[in-house]
Amino acid sequence: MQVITNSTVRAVLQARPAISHKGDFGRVLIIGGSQQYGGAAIMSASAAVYAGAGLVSVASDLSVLSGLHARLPEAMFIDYQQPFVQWSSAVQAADVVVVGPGLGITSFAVELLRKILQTIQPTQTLIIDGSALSIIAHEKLTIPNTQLILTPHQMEWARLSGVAIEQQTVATNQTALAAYPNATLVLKKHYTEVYHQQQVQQLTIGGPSMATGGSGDTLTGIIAAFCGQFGTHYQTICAAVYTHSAIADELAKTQYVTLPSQVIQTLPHYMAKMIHQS
Ligand SMILES: NC(=O)C1=CN([C@@H]2O[C@H](COP(=O)(O)OP(=O)(O)OC[C@H]3O[C@@H](n4cnc5c(N)ncnc54)[C@H](O)[C@@H]3O)[C@@H](O)[C@H]2O)[C@@H](O)CC1
Ligand SMILES: Nc1ncnc2c1ncn2[C@@H]1O[C@H](COP(=O)(O)OP(=O)(O)O)[C@@H](O)[C@H]1O
Ligand SMILES: [Mg+2]
Repeated sequence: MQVITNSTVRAVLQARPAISHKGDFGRVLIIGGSQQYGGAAIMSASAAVYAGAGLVSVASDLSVLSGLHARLPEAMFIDYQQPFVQWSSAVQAADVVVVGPGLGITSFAVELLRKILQTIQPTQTLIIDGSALSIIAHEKLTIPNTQLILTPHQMEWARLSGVAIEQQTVATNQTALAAYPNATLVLKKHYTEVYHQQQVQQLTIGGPSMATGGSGDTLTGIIAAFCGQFGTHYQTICAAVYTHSAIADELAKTQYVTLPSQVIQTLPHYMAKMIHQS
């Protein structure tokens, strides 16, 4: 299996053109968070901002607003409890939509996800994570034709694919992924694998310092920002996956656990270093 290296990151990252503006670097909408899991939306949005997305909005429960703005004033906010018609234009305006981190699996979340899946257009990038994966598996929702990225951990992939964790091999994963033609699968685990049709690449970095709530929520924001800036391609997604773990490994040289917030803070420095070294 091909190993993802930092040469993929160097090939994907680009220095910013001088003549540019925020609209050039991706409009990202994170739909997630809830009273129980507000931090997930904040971490995902923070990762997107710190990884360079031009404009980041969060659609979440109103209880998330003050914490979000205290931590991340760069992000805009939408109260997702409003009637959907009042903010569906924000879904349509996004280049990249992330749905699921911290969304929960309530009946409200199920109905919201149905509406998002009905609204998303083929040209848009849709990253489905966390609770949204579990809802899709449970409710057997159909995912529309879009630039689709699935980011399950092994248990979420077991729910979605029906393949038990101990049965998850390259062959069984590829067979199950055929149910989502054109999708890219980021199967998160120790040594995450990234699948797209017949391609599969694997991380050989990252480690147990990352085994803390919010690591995956953070990854969705990095993938969203990279796709918003560098285009939704297989290599872009591999570069985002590598960046997340490379930063954690660097921090793990002196830290027992690498907090998602610290990984997020380090993103702009790591990205500058990768650009200047290439
Ligand atoms: N601060 C926050 O707001 C947080 C919110 N979170 C959200 O909480 C919701 C539920 O997600 P969870 O993943 O906690 O719950 P799930 O019930 O979906 O899965 C977690 C369980 O899966 C099992 N598992 C097996 N293999 C695994 C693997 N390779 N990686 C991770 N787990 C594996 C573990 O037993 C674990 O307890 C999601 O929407 C998520 O985004 C979590 O990210 C935790 C932090
Ligand atoms: N032991 C480990 N080795 C390598 N990577 C890990 C390890 N534990 C967790 N990770 C990484 O951390 C992230 C966890 O994602 P996820 O389980 O969705 O977290 P959460 O939902 O809490 O944000 C994934 O990118 C996963 O690969
Ligand atoms: Mg997760």
